[in-house]
Amino acid sequence: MTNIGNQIQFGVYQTMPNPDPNRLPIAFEEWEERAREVLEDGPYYYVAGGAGGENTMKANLHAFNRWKIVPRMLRNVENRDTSVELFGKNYNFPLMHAPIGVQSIIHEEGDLGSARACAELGVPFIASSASTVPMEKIAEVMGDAPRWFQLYWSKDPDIAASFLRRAEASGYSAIIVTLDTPMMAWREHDLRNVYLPFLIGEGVGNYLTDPAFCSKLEKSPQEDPNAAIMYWTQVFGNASLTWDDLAFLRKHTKLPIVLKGILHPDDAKLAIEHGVDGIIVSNHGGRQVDGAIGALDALPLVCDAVQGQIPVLMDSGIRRGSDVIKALALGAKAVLVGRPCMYGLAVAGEKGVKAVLQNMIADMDITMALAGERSVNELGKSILVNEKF
Ligand SMILES: Cc1cc2nc3c(=O)[nH]c(=O)nc-3n(C[C@H](O)[C@H](O)[C@H](O)COP(=O)(O)O)c2cc1C
Ligand SMILES: O=C(O)C(=O)c1ccccc1
Repeated sequence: MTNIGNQIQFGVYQTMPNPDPNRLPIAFEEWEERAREVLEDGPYYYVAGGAGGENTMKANLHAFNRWKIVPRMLRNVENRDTSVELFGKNYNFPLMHAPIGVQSIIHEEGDLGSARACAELGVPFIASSASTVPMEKIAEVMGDAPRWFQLYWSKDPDIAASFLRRAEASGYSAIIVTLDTPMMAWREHDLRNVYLPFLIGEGVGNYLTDPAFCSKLEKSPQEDPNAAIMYWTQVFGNASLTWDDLAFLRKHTKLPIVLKGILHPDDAKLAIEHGVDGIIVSNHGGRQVDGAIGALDALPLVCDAVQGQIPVLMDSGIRRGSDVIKALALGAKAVLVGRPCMYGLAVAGEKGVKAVLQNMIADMDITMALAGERSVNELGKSILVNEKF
């Protein structure tokens, strides 16, 4: 067991009295501010914005604020354990890189920069269906490092099956099926900025290289890129799916299937009935249903329904170490980090993503210790109280 938090913290102080004048930000707020400076309006608001009036985006952060940690003392926290087991594999930290599409709009290193940063840290990278470079290229730069694939379940079953086949063949070890985005939400910033990255060829790398997708086109994507993108807009999502359709996924992959975007306890029960391997409590960072429940508010209700039968992960609002601790204490086995990684990518590419994740891990480890806890697997509600407003 290594106490990673203290190592990273001392690593910073050891640069005294001559700290690097170009050192990267530490606080989430400063990363976001710096990202705002380097990005144009279109890409910045695509990342930072949410659906409608952004009430759910606010609810996500508010929910974290309402829960308060009540630290315990004199509990020997000298040696700590941050590792978790998920779907039969061990991971060093209860943290994953959330699936994020169109990373090429944020930095030229795009998906590959993020994937490399994750590989260096052993943080699983969840490659989005909407990556700009194909999943095989991402796999190539990651070597043996852990990676999962996020499926946008296409209207065309041949494309969905082909994506599953390709993910399995290129070493992804779980399939994250995102259920909350069969279509893009009403996003007011993007409408005002008239900004939709796919229409300029970003985020369609998996599709344009896919044999099933290309077989449906009259001309190849090289010959007629516009027709290929127009076809993408028709087949990207599938609003007609029902619970019974999950059998299709089970038939086409041996990998663990994890449903992302669960908020209702009854849906968590349906997920278990349909034999999935895990769920992710998420409202997509407030980017889909404006007015939806804050993800952290949904988490304990979902965990009550699941009763430990399958692992529950969560995302939407994780900004610093104490957020990770709160989510784990409320029943999440691990969390996904979304926008913070994107601000790191915007500011400093691979180095930025690595710094954001490393700092969050350090902050999490130190906060756990100071709360009187030794293992991420032993966190529970006994160290939390909820402020009622
Ligand atoms: C720019 C952007 C693109 C995203 N693209 C995807 C995607 O392709 N697939 C997916 O499942 N979720 C996607 N998400 C949602 C994230 O996986 C995650 O649920 C969300 O970022 C969590 O909220 P937070 O970033 O506020 O913590 C995206 C989020 C952002 C900000
Ligand atoms: O923008 C998003 O939130 C998202 O999930 C998405 C959907 C399709 C392509 C790229 C990103």
